[in-house]
This record gives sequence, structure tokens and C-alpha cells, in this order.
Amino acid sequence: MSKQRILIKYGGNAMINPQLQQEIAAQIFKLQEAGFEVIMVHGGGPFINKALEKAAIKSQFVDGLRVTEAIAFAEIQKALIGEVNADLISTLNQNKLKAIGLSGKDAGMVQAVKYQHKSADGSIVDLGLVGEITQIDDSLINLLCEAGYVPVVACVADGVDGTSYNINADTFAGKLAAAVNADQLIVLTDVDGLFLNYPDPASIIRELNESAVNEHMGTTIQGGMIPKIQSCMLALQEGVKKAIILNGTKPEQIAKYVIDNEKIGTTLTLQ
Ligand SMILES: Nc1ncnc2c1ncn2[C@@H]1O[C@H](COP(=O)(O)OP(=O)(O)O)[C@@H](O)[C@H]1O
Ligand SMILES: CC(=O)N[C@@H](CCC(=O)OP(=O)(O)O)C(=O)O
Repeated sequence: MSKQRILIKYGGNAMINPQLQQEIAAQIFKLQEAGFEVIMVHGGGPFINKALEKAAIKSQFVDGLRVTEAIAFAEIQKALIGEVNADLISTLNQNKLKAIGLSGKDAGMVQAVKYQHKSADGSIVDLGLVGEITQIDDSLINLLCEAGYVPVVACVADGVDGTSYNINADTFAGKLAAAVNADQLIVLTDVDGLFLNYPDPASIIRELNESAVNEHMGTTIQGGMIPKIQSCMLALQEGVKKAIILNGTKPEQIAKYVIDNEKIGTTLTLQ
């Protein structure tokens, strides 16, 4: 029987402390020891914010997505691939893993086009070089996983015309999870899950199905939570069996959920 596959989306907000990254590495090692294949997609919002501030470029978000002018893209790519991915690979490999740094560009794995964002009133908003994934070739990931590597993928990709795009890491993770036939998608952020009354952690919603998502969209589900929930739903619709939001600042939650089956985080379901 082939191994179960887990795609972990590691959000930038849960990455800011190097100690946490080491603990995440230990959790991935535990999953591998328990017989799972692990693939990681990472973001890096806070690192991008810093890089853009340093370059005196203002950040603007529309529905959780960063408006990306060409000059901003150059800084974003440097931050994601040259800084976050490179440092993450060092840490993971110092902690017993065989992690390999990639982006959607490598071997043409992920292809994108310009994303046409529709706002709540139906009008199209120009987000610049924000991309939408059109195609994923899973062969490189399969090759690496079968050989025991942990692919760690930064969320940029090229279009067929060679234009490079910035893709929200949650969206990227959901699409990749589906394309590589992952069994589980785990979205790590800096809160325990989706709170009904943010920021009250006691109001955590343990399970959310498609109709509840529609009901809460734009109210409880706002900002950075929008792409997380949407990507979990998309992954489920495209065949991923389980999707959950967990707290990456509490790395032990990963093994508690996957191995010990504890009731934590916010689980997304279709029905
Ligand atoms: N209802 C909610 N429940 C929990 N978090 C929420 C909610 N609404 C908005 N948020 C915000 O979403 C953030 C996580 O999204 P984001 O900042 O994009 O993180 P990441 O870097 O992990 O992708 C939380 O830190 C929180 O501030
Ligand atoms: C289009 C878009 O919004 N891209 C994101 C990519 C990084 C990301 O998603 O990072 P987190 O997972 O840490 O939020 C951005 O520029 O911030």
C-alpha cells in the first residue's frame, strides 16, 4: 500500500521564531517515522512586509490578497525564495530531515495566469501580478517523496509567457494538495482555528461544513482566514480527504491531530 500523504501549509505568522521552526521539523520527522510522506508549502507574510517596508513600497490587501506591482514582486520573490525558503531548508535539514527547497517555477511544476479578482459587489479588481494556478505537474513531487525528501515549496509560479506571479500561500497549498493527491491538508497559522467571535479563543468553531462556510463568509471569515478556508474547501472538493486549520505556534498540535486523533483546530468538511 502506498504511504499516506500530508501537505502542510506553514504560514508566515507561525514562522517568526526560529525555535518554532525547529519544533515543526521535529513534528515532520515524527510524521515520517509514523509512515507519512510530508510536503510543505510556505508563506512569509511578515517577512514580505518587512522587505517591502525596507524598499519603501506600500502594502495593500484586498480580501486577504496582496496587491502586487512589478517592483513589489521582485522584493516578494527575494523574501520568499532567497530568505524564507532558504532559511527554512537549513533549519529542517539540521533537524534530521532531507528537505529540498523549491518554488512553483521548478521544472515548470506549477503554471499560473493573472488572477481576475471579483470583489463582493461583482466588480473586477486589478491585483497586479497576483496569479491563479491553471496547471500542476505532480511528477517532481512524487519523485522526491518516494525518495524520502520533504519538498518545501515557495508560492510563486510562472505563466506560459514567462511572467512570474505571486500566489497566496493558502491557495497554492490547497491546489497543490489536490494535485499531488494528498490525503490531508494541514494549514498552520498563529491562532487555534477559526473563532466565531475573533479574538476570543473560547469561541473556536471545531467543525465547519460548506453551508456554514457560506453563512460565515465575509463576517466571521475575514482577512487572512478567507484564503485558508477557501483553499481547504477546494482541496476537499478535489479529493483531499481531510482539511484542518491548526496553530503552528503550538507545533505539538501536528502529531496530536495526525497521530493521536485529538479534537483540536478547525476541521473543514463538505457536508
Ligand atoms: N474569525 C477569526 N478567527 C481567527 N483568526 C482570524 C479571524 N478573523 C481574522 N483572523 C486573523 O487571521 C489571521 C491568520 O491569517 P494570516 O494573517 O493570513 O496568517 P498566516 O501568515 O498564517 O497565513 C489570525 O492571526 C487572525 O488575526
Ligand atoms: C497574493 C498574496 O497575497 N501573496 C502572499 C504570499 C505569501 C503568503 O501567502 O504568506 P502567508 O501564508 O504568511 O500569509 C503575500 O504576498 O503575502
